[in-house]
Amino acid sequence: MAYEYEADYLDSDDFEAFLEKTKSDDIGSSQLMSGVSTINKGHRQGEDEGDIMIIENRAHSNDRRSAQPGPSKRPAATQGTVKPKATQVDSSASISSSNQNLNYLDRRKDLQKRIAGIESEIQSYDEELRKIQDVRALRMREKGDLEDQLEALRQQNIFGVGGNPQGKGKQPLKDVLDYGSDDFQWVPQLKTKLQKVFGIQNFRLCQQGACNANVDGRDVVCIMPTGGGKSLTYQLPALLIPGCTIVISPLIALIMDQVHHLREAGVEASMLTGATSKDETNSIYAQLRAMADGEVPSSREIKLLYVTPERVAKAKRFMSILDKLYAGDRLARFVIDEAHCVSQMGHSFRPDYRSLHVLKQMYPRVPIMALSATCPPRVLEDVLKILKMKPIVDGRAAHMNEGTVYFTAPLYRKNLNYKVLPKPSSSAVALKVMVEYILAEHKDESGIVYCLTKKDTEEVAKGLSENGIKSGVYHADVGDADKEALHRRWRDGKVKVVCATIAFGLGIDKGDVRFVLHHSISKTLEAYYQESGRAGRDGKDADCVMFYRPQDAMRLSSMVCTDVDGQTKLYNILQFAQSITECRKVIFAKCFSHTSQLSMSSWATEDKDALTPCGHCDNCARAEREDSFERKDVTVQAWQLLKVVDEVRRNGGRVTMSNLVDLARGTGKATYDIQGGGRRRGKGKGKEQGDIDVDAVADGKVDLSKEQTEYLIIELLVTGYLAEQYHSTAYQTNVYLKAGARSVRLTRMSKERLDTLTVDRIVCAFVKHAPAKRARKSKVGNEDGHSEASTSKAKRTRIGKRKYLDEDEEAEDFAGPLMEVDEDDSLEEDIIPPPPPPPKRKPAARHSKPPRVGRTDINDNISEDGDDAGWSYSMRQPDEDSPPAKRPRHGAAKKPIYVVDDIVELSSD
Ligand SMILES: Nc1ncnc2c1ncn2[C@@H]1O[C@H](COP(=O)(O)OP(=O)(O)OP(=O)(O)O)[C@@H](O)[C@H]1O
Repeated sequence: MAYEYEADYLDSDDFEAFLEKTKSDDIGSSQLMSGVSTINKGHRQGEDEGDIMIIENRAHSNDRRSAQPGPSKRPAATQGTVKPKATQVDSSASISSSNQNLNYLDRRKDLQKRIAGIESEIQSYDEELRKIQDVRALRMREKGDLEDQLEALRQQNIFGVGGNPQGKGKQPLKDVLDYGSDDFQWVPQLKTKLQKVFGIQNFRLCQQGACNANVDGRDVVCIMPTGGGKSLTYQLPALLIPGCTIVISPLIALIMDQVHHLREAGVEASMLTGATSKDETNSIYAQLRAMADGEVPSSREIKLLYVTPERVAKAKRFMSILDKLYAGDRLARFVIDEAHCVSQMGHSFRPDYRSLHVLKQMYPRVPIMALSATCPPRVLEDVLKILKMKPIVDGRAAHMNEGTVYFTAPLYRKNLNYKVLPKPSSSAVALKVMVEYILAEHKDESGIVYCLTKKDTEEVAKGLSENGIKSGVYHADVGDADKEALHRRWRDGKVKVVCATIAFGLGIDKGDVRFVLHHSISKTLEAYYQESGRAGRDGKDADCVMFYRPQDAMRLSSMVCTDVDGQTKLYNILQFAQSITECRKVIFAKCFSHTSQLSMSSWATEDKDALTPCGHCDNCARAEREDSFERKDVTVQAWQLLKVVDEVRRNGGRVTMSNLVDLARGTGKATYDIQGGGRRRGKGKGKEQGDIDVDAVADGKVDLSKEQTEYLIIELLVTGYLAEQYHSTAYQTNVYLKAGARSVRLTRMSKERLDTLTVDRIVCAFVKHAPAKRARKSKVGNEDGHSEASTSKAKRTRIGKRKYLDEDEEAEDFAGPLMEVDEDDSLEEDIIPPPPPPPKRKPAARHSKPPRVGRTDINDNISEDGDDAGWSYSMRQPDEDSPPAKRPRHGAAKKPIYVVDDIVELSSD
């Protein structure tokens, strides 16, 4: 008997066994030692006995090999799960010391015996493999037959061809399916339910295709714009398919909203979230168990069950009910809303979404539908991979059985009118402008005002409420109950405007949102698209207005400076905000095709390609009037700004945007910070202020207004002439400006030589100075007291832009609101927006009470709605008895004293 010992691959158990064996076979360590001594002896004897010499040499080399450190020499088969049947000693084992006592013939016999044993073992494996292969081939044939039958069944039921389910029809079979067609037998049923349950007359975009593919049990991906109507694509088919559709959605607010709507429509819908009470949870589980056991008639089944991804990832109880439903054939479909969250490459990755890969693994028969508004190709690819879904096939020409059926709808929404308005630097005036805008354009209509900070939301909501626009606050610190209450009241029309941070909106479904205002620009153009897309979900016209001032860019820059691509994305939205000539749709299309690799065609419609202007955004309207803006060469002004930046750097200082504007324009007390160094360092160590002689440094002051200079600075920033540098303190990050990579192209020249410059000229588009004109007449409501949504259409053709300012505003700092003026509007109209109707009364005449604008104190006389308990104060509306608001002076109303034409757009070639 041979014993092998290779220290580097026997594990401790093997080693124990080995010792046991040596004991039982009575060859303990003494015998092993004697083996060694034999070797030694043999070595000596080898001089006369060749045979023994061979053994000695082999043993010796083996000993050396055994002693070598390194990877295990255990045969592969013993390392994996498959183990050889034979328990004999490993065939690759080396010669043991005890073996060395055997002579050549014995050893040969021993090896031959072992080889024969392994050969017979291999033969038995071959035999088993042959049997398995036979069974596999049989099952493959059966599968093929069943697939043929399935295809024939589809052909028969979908197209009325194919003859019989065995596929022996007389008519030719179709190869592909157009899910968007009416060919499917269930289409009449779908359309009936569409109208009866959802009150919707016609399908939109690719809804019918997605519904058909769902009923047909296919895996589906549907990319539709925000508000495009994605929910219907799974809610409607769920009513036709037996069993329960599980919807995985990221936000409790969204889930509540959906369940509420469905229940209102009489659909059996439930949710299992952290907000579901224990009793309700137990009752839902009991219902699901009964469904799984086949004890619930189809009409009383839970048709849609909403859960958060965390539940799929973490709740054992939930997973075990899924198992039961699956076993009982009651799992109809998984729907993954906001599916881009699955991918780390997506813009709002959620770690718990990753765990959704278990769905296909554990429930392979259950189809999956993935929904998203923005899912660029590489994100989509990642999502499919993670969810273990097959590659996509076009929903209009889909293979019968293979692939994930893909639908996409244009991202461009014709009913949204985009517009950027200048935002006054004073927050009180900015608020006033918004109040005026809402009262003039959207009085009594529902809207959202997106703000950058929680504080902003509260101030804006208070300001709006004080002016008769009933508003609520929604941000991360508002409690769940308050959020829900606000949402409910807003949906019911009791609250008109929600002032919110980005915490509000993911999937918020209110159809008649007529306007979305941005109090500050968003951090990215993608985010702006999403947020503004919450307007006009009912398909009627709605306005998306961004209030922009360049200073906000600096504020945002400090917030995104640590984000991946934060700065690049911010520059994209700045370009959007600064542009006054290019169609907003075209900017979206170009930007998205670049940043998200979304194909340009996503912005095309049946009648217009992506690069054809929409014809109804502010820039398209402006383009119709050649005299509404002018182009100006500002190469010299850009050179001056860059010279100032250079000089500040030479002095060891740093400039903020507003420093730079003041220094370059030579206004007031223009200074910059010198921090702990530089030629102008003072005696102490702390901060010192520096100034410059702008005539000496930049050959004079920049002859642009403050607003124009700020716009020009942003243009220089996004085009690389300027760059940002950040300085973080314990409390904040400050943003300073420095020379950018392109700066030297200009600054290396003298001012005189700039005239000879043929390349790199910098040209800005300025909104032309318009003669002062009074604000347009307020919109007159219809009999319901509501203005018609269709008025927005009329607005598309209005092109006059006017700006006004109260007398008491500091002229230089104010970029007045661009008020649209109907050409036939009376110039004599009072510019003061009409007052709000007194609350809890019949609407009063619009000019009876002027609004209070820009106040930031809480008015003690503001009453609280009975239902509002626990709400943010800004949910309050003005009390009838509250003191009348201060009416602006007559003169201010009559005489607009300041007009600014300070929007610039830069191009450099
Ligand atoms: N075919 C239709 N005709 C009219 N209205 C529709 C139609 N389909 C959906 N809607 C309405 O459009 C609104 C938006 O639908 P939905 O909530 O499904 O959008 P969404 O694509 O899920 O948007 P988001 O990405 O923001 O969640 C809803 O009020 C819905 O009732």
